[in-house]
Amino acid sequence: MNTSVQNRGVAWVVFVLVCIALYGNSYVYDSIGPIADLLQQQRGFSDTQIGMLNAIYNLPNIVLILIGGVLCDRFGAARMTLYTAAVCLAGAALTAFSPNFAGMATGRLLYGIGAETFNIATLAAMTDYFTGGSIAFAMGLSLGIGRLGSYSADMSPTWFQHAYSVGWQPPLVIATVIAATSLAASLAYWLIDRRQTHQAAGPAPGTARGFAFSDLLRFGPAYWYLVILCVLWYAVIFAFRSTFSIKYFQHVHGLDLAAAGEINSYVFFAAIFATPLFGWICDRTGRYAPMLAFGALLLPISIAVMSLTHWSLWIGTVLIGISYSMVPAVMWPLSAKLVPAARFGTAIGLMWVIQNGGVAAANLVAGWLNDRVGASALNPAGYDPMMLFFGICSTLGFGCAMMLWLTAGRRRHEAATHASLPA
Ligand SMILES: NCCCC[C@H](N)C(=O)NCC(=O)O
Repeated sequence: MNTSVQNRGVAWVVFVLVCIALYGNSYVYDSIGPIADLLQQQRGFSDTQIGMLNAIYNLPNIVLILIGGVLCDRFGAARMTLYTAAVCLAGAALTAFSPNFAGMATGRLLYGIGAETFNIATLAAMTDYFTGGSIAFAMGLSLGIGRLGSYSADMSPTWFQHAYSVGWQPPLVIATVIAATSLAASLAYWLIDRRQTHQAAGPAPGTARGFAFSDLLRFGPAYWYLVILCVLWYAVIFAFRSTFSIKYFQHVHGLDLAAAGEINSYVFFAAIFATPLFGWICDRTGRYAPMLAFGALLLPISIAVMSLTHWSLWIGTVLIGISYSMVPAVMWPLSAKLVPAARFGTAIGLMWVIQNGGVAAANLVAGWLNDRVGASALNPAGYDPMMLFFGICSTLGFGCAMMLWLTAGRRRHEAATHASLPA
């Protein structure tokens, strides 16, 4: 859909629908963490299997997300949002109603195939309907609404206490109903977009510049620092916060399921408001690299605080919450500034290919480390290797953010003769 021809009201209706769809998608993504302990108790799943249920989301996307980006260009954001939301619903239902691990894993695989391309399609929807001054705000706000979905999933043991007292399955059925809502919102968005496209006669999907492998080799060093930071930082955030943190809080810090889910949820809750706020500040000040380095630094600090001290869990939670809000708020607008606009889709696709590989590996390595040492409520020290692993990854990620910052002066100098680049 071409933005220049529609009224702001339609843009905001589309924004609300896309946000509802994003909310549901994030809820389903984070629906495994709160039932991890129940899966172990009631179905005898190992930590490796639980890690696999999230890792398998990422595995197909190590390849497919590049194709997904190309398909979004080819068929348009609205159609791809609708198609992928339908795939996600099928995956969520299969996960909830499967009698065994293989079926559940297949459901998560299907969900993963749909969800990452869905995320690119929703980003593309924002760029379709919001140009110029409001794009960063719209993107930050939509990321924030996605975090609301994650927050709701973490709060679900409190909100849907009865479902959790029955067992592992009812929470996943609730996730399936929410995925159906996401599909309904995607359908409404597609219908509106189709009408707008007919009225505006904007550029037809499929006219976008084609994908060329040589594009991948032309990104500068700053882009690659950002890619490595993206991989390491998201690997820790997703493997820890979305897979193992609730169980870790239960077993190491002695919280019950509801309290562990609640404290985890505040990270997402803070991000709902803080992500658009940090994006706004970043836009105003233009201090991308220092903000990114600061946000990246808070992650290893929070891991160290949680694993090496007896300080309140709130301290680690607040630190990780700031990191979780600040890094994405800066990373996506910064990536748009580091690569030419015509190759932005390719750049994000490539970043997410590598990110998905890193997140899958981190989930598997963390689960394997826990199983190998027999981490449990009776052996809380068994979680130490996992936390050391997360500490190392997040520290290396911070190193990349520092490299980005340290080379910012050179980029500024080069930018003086070419286009404007951020500090
Ligand atoms: N909904 C959770 C998975 C999203 C993964 C996606 N590749 C991504 O990085 N999105 C940006 C973000 O900050 O969530």
